[in-house]
Amino acid sequence: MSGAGSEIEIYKRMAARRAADLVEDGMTVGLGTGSTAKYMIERLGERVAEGLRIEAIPTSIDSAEKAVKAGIKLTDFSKHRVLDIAIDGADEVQRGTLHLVKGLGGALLREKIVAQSAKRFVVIVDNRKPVDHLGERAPIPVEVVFFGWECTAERLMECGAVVAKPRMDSHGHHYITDNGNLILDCVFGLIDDAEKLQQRIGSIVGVVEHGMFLNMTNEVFVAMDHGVERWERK
Ligand SMILES: O=C(CO)[C@H](O)[C@H](O)COP(=O)(O)O
Repeated sequence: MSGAGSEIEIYKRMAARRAADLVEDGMTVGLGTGSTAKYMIERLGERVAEGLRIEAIPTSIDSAEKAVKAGIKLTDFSKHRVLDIAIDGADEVQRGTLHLVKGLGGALLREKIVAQSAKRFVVIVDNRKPVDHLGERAPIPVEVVFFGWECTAERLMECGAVVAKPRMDSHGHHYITDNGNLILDCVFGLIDDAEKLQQRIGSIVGVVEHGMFLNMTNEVFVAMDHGVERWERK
């Protein structure tokens, strides 16, 4: 199967709808980015059409457009410093810790700002995303400023990356984030000490943010063949 009816798409939709149904009247909601978050935005749009009143902060221009199309009222951090809930997808979820890798969709910086501003950060994934070690199925995306990116890539290699290459778009140009920066997709192999790695990456001049989300997730909805499991951080 392929397209919207494929098994994976059904799983994404199942997880997304479960999380969207946590949202209550009057809440401010962080809207994630990606093909799973899309279903959450759709479901919230259905609920808004039924009378749910919410205000939302999107994590990307793409999600803002989807939210407006779905009839969801947008707001911003000038009006709300704290969100009641944020719901987002992920590229990896580490079993037990619920540490994440995010950013294959390019929105990691805004996603992290929104996640850290939320009282409750809920992650929605299909059964391909759980891992034992970060770095198992995805590179670590690192958002960097354009100036001197070649030097920043070398510093990332000194931190243990075996690959630190700029993401390209479908036209063969550098992929540019909504914030006007580049993404370096970094392969570190299986990551044993994510806390230490995050400290080292965070200290590199030129790095804006990285895609490891450590100690941020409150719960995860994982869709699989027997239904949707709800995991809480231990
Ligand atoms: O971090 C992200 C975007 O920056 C996405 O949440 C992540 O890439 C998962 O996307 P998808 O649900 O399409 O697999």
